[in-house]
Amino acid sequence: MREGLLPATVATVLELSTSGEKARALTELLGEIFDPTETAISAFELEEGVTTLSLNAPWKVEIYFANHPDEEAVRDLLRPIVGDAVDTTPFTTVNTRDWVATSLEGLKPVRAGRVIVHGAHDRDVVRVNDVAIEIEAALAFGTGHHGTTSGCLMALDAALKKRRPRHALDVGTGTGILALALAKQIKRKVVAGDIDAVAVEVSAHNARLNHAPNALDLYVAPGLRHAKANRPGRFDLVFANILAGPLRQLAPSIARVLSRDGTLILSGLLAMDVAGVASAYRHHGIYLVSQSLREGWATLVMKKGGAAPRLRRPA
Ligand SMILES: C[S@@+](CC[C@H](N)C(=O)[O-])C[C@H]1O[C@@H](n2cnc3c(N)ncnc32)[C@H](O)[C@@H]1O
Repeated sequence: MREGLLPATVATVLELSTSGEKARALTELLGEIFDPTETAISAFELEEGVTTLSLNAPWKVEIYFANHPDEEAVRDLLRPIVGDAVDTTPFTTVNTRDWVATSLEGLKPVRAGRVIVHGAHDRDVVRVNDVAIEIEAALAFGTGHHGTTSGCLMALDAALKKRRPRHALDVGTGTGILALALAKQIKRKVVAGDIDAVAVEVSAHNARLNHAPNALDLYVAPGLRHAKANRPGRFDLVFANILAGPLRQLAPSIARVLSRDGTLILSGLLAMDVAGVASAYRHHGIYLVSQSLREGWATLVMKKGGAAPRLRRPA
C-alpha cells in the first residue's frame, strides 16, 4: 500500500446487533445527521449464520467515527431506534491502518462477467482475456466483495453486451471500482464523483495502479453537484451505488443528465426498498428493466424513455 494513502489513525467503533428494519432506520438517520467524511457505516449485513432475509432477522451495523464522538450524544440519538441496547454497547477503538491491512489480506479475487477484481497479493489469478482491476481500498468502499458492487459489475457486463456507452458517470465512486471496470472496457474517460474526498483520492490512486491514470474524471461533491456531472442529457450510462434515501433524492438530477435510451444502474438499496426507489425514478421517465438480489441487496437496471417495459422476474 502506498505510504500516505492511508493515514495511521485510530477510529472509534460502535457495533450494534439489531433487526433489519431498525438497521435501515439507523443508516438513514446517520446519513442525515453526521458528516459522512467523519462517520462511516462499514458493515450493514445479516449476522453470520443467518440465511433468511426478513425485517426481523438479526443484522449487524458497525459505525465508525473518524474522531471520538460525544458518547452520550450518540446514545441519545440512537436510543429512539435501537432502544436501551445502545446503553450497554461499548464504544471500542481500532487502528485503521492495521485493520485495513488485515482485512485486505484475507480477500479473495472477485469475478463478475469479464471483470476480475483482485489485490496485489492475487495478481497471478488473472487470465489472458480477463478485464483485470487491481484495487487498494484503504478507507474507501468497493473491493467487489459486497453484493451491491458485484451486482453493479454483473449489470455492467450485461449492459456492455448490448451497447457500449460513450459518456458515463459514477455517482458515489468509492474506490473507483465501477468506473475503472467500465473505463477499461470502453477505453474512454468516465466521470466519477464522491462526497468523500478520501474516496476520490483512493480512486485516483487506483487509476494509477491500473496503469490508467487518466481513466477517471474525478470530482468531490454530493450527488451531481459539480459541473463535470451536471450536464443535461450527456450520459448514456450512470451508476449510483448509494443507500435508498439518497437514491430517491437524486432521481430528478440523474434523470436530467441521463440521455434518452440511457441506462441507469442503481444499487445500495435493500429488497424492501425497490418499489419506493423505482417509483421515484418512474416519475422522471426512467423505467425498471430488471433487478437482481445479492445477500439481500438489490441492483436495478433502468432505462430512460419510451413506454414502461414489462418487468422481468428477479434473477
Ligand atoms: C456503497 S459505496 C459504493 C462504492 C462503489 N461505487 C461500489 O460500487 O463499490 C457508496 C459511496 O457513495 C458515497 N456517497 C454517499 N452519499 C453520497 C452522495 N450523496 N453523493 C455522492 N457520494 C455519496 C460514499 O462516500 C461511498 O463512497
